[in-house]
Amino acid sequence: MVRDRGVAFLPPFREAVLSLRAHSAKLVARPAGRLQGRVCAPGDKSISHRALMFGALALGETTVRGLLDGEDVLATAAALRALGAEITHVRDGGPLSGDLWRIRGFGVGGGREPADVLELGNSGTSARLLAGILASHPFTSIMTGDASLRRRPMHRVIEPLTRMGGRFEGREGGRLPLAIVGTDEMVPIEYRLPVASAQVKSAILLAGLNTAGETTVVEPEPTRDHTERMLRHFGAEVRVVLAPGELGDGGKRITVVGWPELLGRDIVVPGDPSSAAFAVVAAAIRPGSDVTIENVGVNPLRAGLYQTLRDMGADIAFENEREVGGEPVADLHVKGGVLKGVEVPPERAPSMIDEYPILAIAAACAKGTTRMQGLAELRAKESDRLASVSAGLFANGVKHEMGLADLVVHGTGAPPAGGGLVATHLDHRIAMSFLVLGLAAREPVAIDDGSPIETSFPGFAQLMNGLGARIEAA
Ligand SMILES: O=C(O)C1=C[C@@H](OP(=O)(O)O)[C@@H](O)[C@H](O)C1
Ligand SMILES: C=C(OP(=O)(O)O)C(=O)O
Repeated sequence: MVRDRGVAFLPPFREAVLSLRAHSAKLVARPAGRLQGRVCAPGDKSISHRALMFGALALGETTVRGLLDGEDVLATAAALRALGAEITHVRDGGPLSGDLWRIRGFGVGGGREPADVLELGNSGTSARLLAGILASHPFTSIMTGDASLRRRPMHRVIEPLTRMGGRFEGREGGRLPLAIVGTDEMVPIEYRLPVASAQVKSAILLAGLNTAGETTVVEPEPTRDHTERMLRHFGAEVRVVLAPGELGDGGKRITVVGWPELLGRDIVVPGDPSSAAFAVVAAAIRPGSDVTIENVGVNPLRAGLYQTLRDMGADIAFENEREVGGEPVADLHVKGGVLKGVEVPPERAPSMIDEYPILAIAAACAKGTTRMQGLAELRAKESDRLASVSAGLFANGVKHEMGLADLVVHGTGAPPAGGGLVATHLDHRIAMSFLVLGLAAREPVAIDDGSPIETSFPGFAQLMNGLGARIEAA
């Protein structure tokens, strides 16, 4: 399959695109023995987007170390440059946490009209969060993206941002390309999230920054709270009230006070638990493996997969627990063994929403049945992840059933057959998940297109091969 990347002609992407062209897109993972070693997870994608955005909305200089150097985050950087932020990447290979990034912000409400269409590649987080920034600036802008992003629903941010005063003109269902006619006279709202989505919550809070008064998001189910944590770090007043009676367990009211003076800060981005998940599952399903992934964010609102893997009997220790940049971090020490099937509680979904594809691989290698429910949101990701996972499992001889919002995988405890070719549909998590299956299956597993991996995990194959995997161009 040839990717419609939609990014090739834009200078900020040239480097990433050229590096992709160096590889054949089709990859294969061959059965591997036990995995061993110590590696570092790449920077957290969610936190990296936010570090750039808040740095752009702050006055003065923000420095960031540990930023994810993946295409999605580069798309955010390019869009913020187009709005007037100065963002520079100093390739000094900092000893502890990677290169330095410097951001000179334009301040809340201080962005300028972009001269061209904002090209956001494959990145839903860029599109949803930037919608909040753009709608609260008094100019017109247009966002577009690759074929995957152009299919994804934007109505979820358009609806609340329209209530605040923004205007939007998109394709059917509010899909990209999307024109945004913004205003600096937004009205504050109180908005109850109809879907558990940190992107929608963040878009509203970002718009609330350039809005007089108090903007409140009511969140019935807790979702990742990086926006709230980082907004406070930059000096905004953010109030979070737990409201269990009104909203069910974990419900919250989150209020941001408009027109704060955000000031440049120093940020260290921890490793991404959603990326670490691939190495963790690969080690957990290869008996005899002993792998440590250093510096992984273990914010409880992101750590649902690790709880689930432990329920399945995985031996995962959180070592050297500490705080990095206001987020809890640990080194994950994983020993391989035989997992067992479990029921995954549906209320755990928001804390592991991006991890279901790799959990399905763990389930395929486990002994017994794993039931995953409450997965409707998986259909709105880079691909319809329920359908992509089901097709991939089918191609590799794994018995399973898919419902509208659930997936039941029957593992036998023996290695799955493998031998399939998996369609990745521009979805990095599908690509990486099925490569992990190939390490544990009887026959190699191929994927049609490895290039989407660059969106969130540059260097994935090298890192996994360093642990003993056998991933190569097909
Ligand atoms: O806020 C974020 O950074 C993200 C939130 C989640 O999306 P939703 O808000 O759509 O659940 C997640 O799937 C995505 O990878 C990143
Ligand atoms: C859903 C994801 O990202 P985004 O929504 O930013 O495209 C993901 O990384 O799995």
